Amino acid sequence: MLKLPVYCDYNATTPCDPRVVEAMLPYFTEQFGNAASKTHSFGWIAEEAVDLAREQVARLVGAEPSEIVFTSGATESDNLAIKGVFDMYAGKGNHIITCVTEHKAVLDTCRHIEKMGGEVTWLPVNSEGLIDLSQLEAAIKSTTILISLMYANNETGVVQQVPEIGAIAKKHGVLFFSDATQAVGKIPVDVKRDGIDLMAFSAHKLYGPKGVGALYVRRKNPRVRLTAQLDGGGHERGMRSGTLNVPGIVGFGKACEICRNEMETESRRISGWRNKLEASLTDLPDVLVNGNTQNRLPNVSNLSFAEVDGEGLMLGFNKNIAVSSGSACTSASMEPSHVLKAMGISDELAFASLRFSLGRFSTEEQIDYILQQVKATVDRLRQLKPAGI
Ligand SMILES: Cc1ncc(COP(=O)(O)O)c(C=O)c1O
Ligand code: FES
Repeated sequence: MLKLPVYCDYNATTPCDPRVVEAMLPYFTEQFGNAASKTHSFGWIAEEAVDLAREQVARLVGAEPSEIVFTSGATESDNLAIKGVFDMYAGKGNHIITCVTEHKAVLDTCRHIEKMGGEVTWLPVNSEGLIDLSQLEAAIKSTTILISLMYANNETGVVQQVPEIGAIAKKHGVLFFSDATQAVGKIPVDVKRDGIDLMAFSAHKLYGPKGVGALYVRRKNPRVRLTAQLDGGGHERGMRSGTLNVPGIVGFGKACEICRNEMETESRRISGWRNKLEASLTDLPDVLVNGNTQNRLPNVSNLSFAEVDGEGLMLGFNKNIAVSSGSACTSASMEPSHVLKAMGISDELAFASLRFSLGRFSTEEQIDYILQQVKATVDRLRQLKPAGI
């Protein structure tokens, strides 16, 4: 029997993998030590667990363990990377390059930088959601200290040309920060291959717990320095003070290890179902895929249903299917998606768009159910709509 509602919003968050929960449990109770306590075994045991997790997290993204700074999630990592570079490199310049389709955690941090006297270039995207590399290179000037571009978009799944961006940044001696929250765990990410200097990601997008994330900070070629945004006991090499969330970090590490082992087969399975869902829904008249379909995460399909009221569509089946019209934190807003608008999609069509995002616990039975429900709702709504409107 199919259990309802069917979860189809894995880009908003993922359930914890039971293997992750199991790994975390002892660190809430028996092994409750503070990883910074150096004088007794409770502290040593916690520290050992954090060390292992740091290795597991680093390995998934091709980093060294000492290059991982644990944070409370990708929002904090985004803030630390951008504000930390802006403060540290003030003597070199005050110019940051980013893009209009970034996540709010980057957009709003860059707006804050503008208020603090920084200069921000907001790159546009084309109709497929990709930036223009020559436009990026042309935007670099002597005062540029940071390029901040996301790896994969949370709403459309579109993957930017990250290694090319890394090469441009290196050629001009500018640091490259990437918000890779949606990419890590879903596709192979390698900070060395990709030329990334700083990178944000989050446990709850890859079957780990909420409230824990990481910032990768390159230590060699070049050595990146950051001004801490949280001062205190000097944890995480002075970049992020605060007692470490040991159970959360242990879970994050375990989740990364599982992704590393299973990502390849998992993404093949999930993309097969995503393709089936997409092919079947785009068979309906006037259903369009948003974003480049070649460079895309394996689990996402963002679709516009022309001539259908988006809200009606969602209300039509949302009790039984958990999907969203875009990002989780803007899902309550009445504004059309800034990502779809930046791709030149009309307000009306942006309102009639849904993001389907599948994941580890999706099943073929669920896909069939989603297909049947969405098709029936679209048909019903289109019939309700008076002709010519
Ligand atoms: C691209 C991107 N960046 C940042 C975040 C924020 O992550 P967190 O919830 O860990 O703060 C998200 C989560 O939705 C995201 O998709
Ligand atoms: S925090 Fe993820 S969409 Fe907003």
